[in-house]
Amino acid sequence: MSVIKVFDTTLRDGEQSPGVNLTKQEKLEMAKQLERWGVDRMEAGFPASSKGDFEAVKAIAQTIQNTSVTGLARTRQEDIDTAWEALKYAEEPRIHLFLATSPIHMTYKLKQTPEQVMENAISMVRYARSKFPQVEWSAEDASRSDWQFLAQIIEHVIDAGATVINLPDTVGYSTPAEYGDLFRFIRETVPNIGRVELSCHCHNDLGLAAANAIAAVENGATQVEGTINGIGERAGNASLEEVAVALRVRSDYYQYATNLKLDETKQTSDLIAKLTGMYVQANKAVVGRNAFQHEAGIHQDGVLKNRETYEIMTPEMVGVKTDTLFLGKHSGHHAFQDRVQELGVDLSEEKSKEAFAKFKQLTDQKKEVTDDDLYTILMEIQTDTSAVNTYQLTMFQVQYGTANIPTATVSLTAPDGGSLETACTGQGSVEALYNTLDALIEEELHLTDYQLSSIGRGRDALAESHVQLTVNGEMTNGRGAAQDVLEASVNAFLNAVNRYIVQKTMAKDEPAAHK
Ligand SMILES: CC(=O)SCCNC(=O)CCNC(=O)[C@H](O)C(C)(C)COP(=O)(O)OP(=O)(O)OC[C@H]1O[C@@H](n2cnc3c(N)ncnc32)[C@H](O)[C@@H]1OP(=O)(O)O
Ligand SMILES: CC(C)C(=O)C(=O)O
Repeated sequence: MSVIKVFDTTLRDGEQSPGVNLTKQEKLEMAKQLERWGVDRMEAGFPASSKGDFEAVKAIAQTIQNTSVTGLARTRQEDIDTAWEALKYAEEPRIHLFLATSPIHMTYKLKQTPEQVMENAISMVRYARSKFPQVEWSAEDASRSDWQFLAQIIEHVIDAGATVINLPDTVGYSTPAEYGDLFRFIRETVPNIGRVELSCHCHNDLGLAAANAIAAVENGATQVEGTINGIGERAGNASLEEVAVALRVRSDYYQYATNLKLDETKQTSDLIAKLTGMYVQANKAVVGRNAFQHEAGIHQDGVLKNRETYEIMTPEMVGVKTDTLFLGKHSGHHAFQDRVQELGVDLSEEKSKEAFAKFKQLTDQKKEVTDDDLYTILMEIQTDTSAVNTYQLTMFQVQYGTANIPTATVSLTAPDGGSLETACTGQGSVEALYNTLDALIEEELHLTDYQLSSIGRGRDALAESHVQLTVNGEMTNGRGAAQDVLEASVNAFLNAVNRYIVQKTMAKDEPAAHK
């Protein structure tokens, strides 16, 4: 059995999902979960792209011990220098350089000849190698590149010091047979290819990303790149959980394994969904709510007689819990701590006390506190914004009836400690509330997305709201949970504004290491 390295890019390509914008603290939390999941490499961000991403990559490089941390960079000296400033703290500093090699990208985007691209790739890989012990080079849009040119540039880039070569299917255009052929061709044509690891990076525009990744592995790829839940640019990346579980379940056919701790898969999937508001569809392979449910009578009959009639893997294998302790009004510290630990959330003593108090409060409103409820509490506490002065809700009230105009009154405490109060109308209750918040908050706000969902089932389920706003032209997201949908909606709106304020304040306070 050969072990295939898993390169997770949830925090870089995954964060390129439209509407996703994680804070440093959220990225760090996710990085710790990725480490627990057992990914071999994690791409923590693109340090030169913004001060916020620089600080997040640096914090992850300083914290993560058991996974190699990397960051993306263009083949530009300033990008490489910035990446080094963030990644030099990592156990084994690693950089991921990319440069497009397809005719369409070279001609129209880079406006460079193939010769210029070759020279740029070679000189920047050499420069990166003078700093980093591990240098991955990606031929962006490899699957639409000329194979002979690709083979030549790869040979030179290896001579310049690259340690990993990646052949991305950047626009998700390839098919499994064709992508597999590309890997075989490169393995057979490039004379020095044996000196490096060979990686695949697949996008899901045609729904073929996981299949393409496995085809690459069958044809010589030793590393698979992807994200949890398949999030990423456009239709996303290969879902790492799908690739890893396919290799495990079909180990009778494939002779490849990964180092992933598959029973951490569901936690990893849930955490990114909570942090980004990108929930997976119910029928998503491996991590969807329906992945282990049987609806039809004939299926249920079969499962009752022998689970394997309709189940090719167990829920336990991927960490879907079926027999957890009931958490409710009568639960104490021990059961609570035990479940927090199982959920993999690391809380300081102070935050743990705060979480327990919130848990107890919730048990007054709900009979059973589910893992989803608990996650919501823990994430609110873990990523809380109280270190900086922000807007705090004092009270709100909504008048709604089918015969009158919805009107909301809201009182807030402003970041400077002052009290604010006003009332506005809207087409509905949420709009009235949001118009009122907009009138009270000083920043220039535009609501671009609003989602409301129920956490868990039953009449006492919590409501969770996700919003996306632009604040002074910059995109930010917020989430909020409460028993009541209007309160959840207000919390999400304020959370988005406060996340913006916190990010701005922290960026001002942090030393200017990023250029
Ligand atoms: C396939 C991928 O997913 S690649 C990763 C994509 N991720 C991102 O772009 C997210 C982060 N990006 C950003 O924040 C910004 O694009 C930045 C900070 C990197 C650059 O911003 P800007 O300087 O304003 O440039 P902008 O994004 O408009 O254009 C990109 C420039 O980089 C050049 N470029 C693109 N790829 C590369 C590369 N691999 N190496 C060198 N230059 C490159 C483009 O040709 C263009 O150059 P030009 O300004 O001379 O025409
Ligand atoms: C930077 C590269 C690997 C990329 O994300 C792509 O080509 O899709």
